[in-house]
Amino acid sequence: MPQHTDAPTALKVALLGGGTVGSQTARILTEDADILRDRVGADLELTGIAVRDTGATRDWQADPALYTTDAEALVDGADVVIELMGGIEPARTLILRALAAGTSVVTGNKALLAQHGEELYAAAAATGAQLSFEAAVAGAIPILRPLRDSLAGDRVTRVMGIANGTTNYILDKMDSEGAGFDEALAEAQRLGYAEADPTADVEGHDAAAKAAILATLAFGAPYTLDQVAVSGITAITAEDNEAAADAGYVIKLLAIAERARAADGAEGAVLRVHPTLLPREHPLASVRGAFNAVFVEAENAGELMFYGPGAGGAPTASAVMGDVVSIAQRIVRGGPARLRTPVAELPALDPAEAVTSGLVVLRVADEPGVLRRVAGVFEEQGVSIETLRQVQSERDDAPGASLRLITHRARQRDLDATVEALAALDAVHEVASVLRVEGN
Ligand SMILES: NC(=O)C1=CN([C@@H]2O[C@H](COP(=O)(O)OP(=O)(O)OC[C@H]3O[C@@H](n4cnc5c(N)ncnc54)[C@H](O)[C@@H]3O)[C@@H](O)[C@H]2O)C=CC1
Ligand SMILES: N[C@@H](CC=O)C(=O)O
Ligand code: NA
Repeated sequence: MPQHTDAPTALKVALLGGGTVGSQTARILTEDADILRDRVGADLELTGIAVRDTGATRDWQADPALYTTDAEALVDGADVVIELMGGIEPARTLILRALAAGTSVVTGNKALLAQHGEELYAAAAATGAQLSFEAAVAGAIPILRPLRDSLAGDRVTRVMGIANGTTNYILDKMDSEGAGFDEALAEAQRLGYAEADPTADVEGHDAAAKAAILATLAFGAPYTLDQVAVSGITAITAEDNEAAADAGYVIKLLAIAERARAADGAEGAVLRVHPTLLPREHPLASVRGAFNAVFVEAENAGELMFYGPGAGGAPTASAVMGDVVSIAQRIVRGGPARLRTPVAELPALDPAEAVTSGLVVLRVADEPGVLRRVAGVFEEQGVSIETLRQVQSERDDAPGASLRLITHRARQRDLDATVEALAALDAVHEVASVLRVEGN
């Protein structure tokens, strides 16, 4: 594409946030300035880094004169704004301020996009500014652009991914090294994978925000965090891991967005995040540490898998810089912003419409007739059992047995009703776990 005759020779880049990802973004802008100039056709000039504390120690230290607490002034003077502060405010107001002025924005803030995406997309569309957020989902992995652009001629039916590095790191450490939950989480925080408040990671909310963003790009309607059914990994026990391994599965926290049909025939999208049993040979089962992988099913393409580092400063900064270069090239070389407008509205369905298999672990009395009564409940609810294993308790304080049942695929509401009816049986002392199974 030819360069404008009045093309700028330098673009002012404002960086909001100088933490794990912001520091690495500042490093790339500084150390790779020559390469970036070649690719863009103009200098990318880092004009400042907005932070809370200008004197804090950082992973990578920029020129001390660049740090400021005046984020608004930085935004007002910029050609491109990079938001890596996290949280809802002041990130939302600052991004809206930039977009209203026609300034394009790059952000990695999935929490904000999943709650206020519609407002932000509209603000960008109103002035023709671009809002890019490849870093917000699955770190360095290019997944949003493929969904939005490469698959624009296909019909995506399902997106299923390991989309949170922290929880995958924790589950992997617990499964392969027998590490404790707290120890594994502390290590994930030290390595820069976790959110400022890691509750968002371990309770599944970060993955849920990503599920909403993935669905928005895959299905063309703006989904929000509150439409995602969420459960995190804090309740996973050593016995769950043992039961899963025993049956040939591993437990992974999956974010799933799929086209589905409700019992009444209505078509929509079901969005959910939960710990999931995956057969050991499933491609997602071998994703280790803080790596992420997103499995996409499309009508014509078939099955695609995108794999790579899902969290951490440098990998995420790579995705940020990809968006920055692309925006900067467009400013320098001209050409319209390519915006994909939603095509067909696919309403969010009640997540109870999801169809999955389940692992149910029951603590039961070790007496005749228990199996028959348990099986009777499954039959009454129309949920069929695929495998059943009985394990004797070795604990004197909790005598009896555990029943580990894996069901055939059934509607979530029927699985829920089954579990409720099982809990009401006298012979069932406790419903110890209920986990979903995918890919079997
Ligand atoms: N760490 C990771 O692996 C990934 C993070 N992200 C997202 O990137 C964003 C940044 O994450 P991290 O770099 O890990 O966070 P961080 O907590 O390490 O850094 C946040 C930075 O923003 C600044 N900041 C926060 N609130 C501010 C305010 N009110 N005024 C001025 N400065 C403020 C802080 O001083 C700090 O420099 C978040 O939205 C996060 O969800 C996305 C993908 C991966
Ligand atoms: N906390 C997130 C960071 C990347 O999005 C994660 O662990 O995946
Ligand atoms: Na990405």
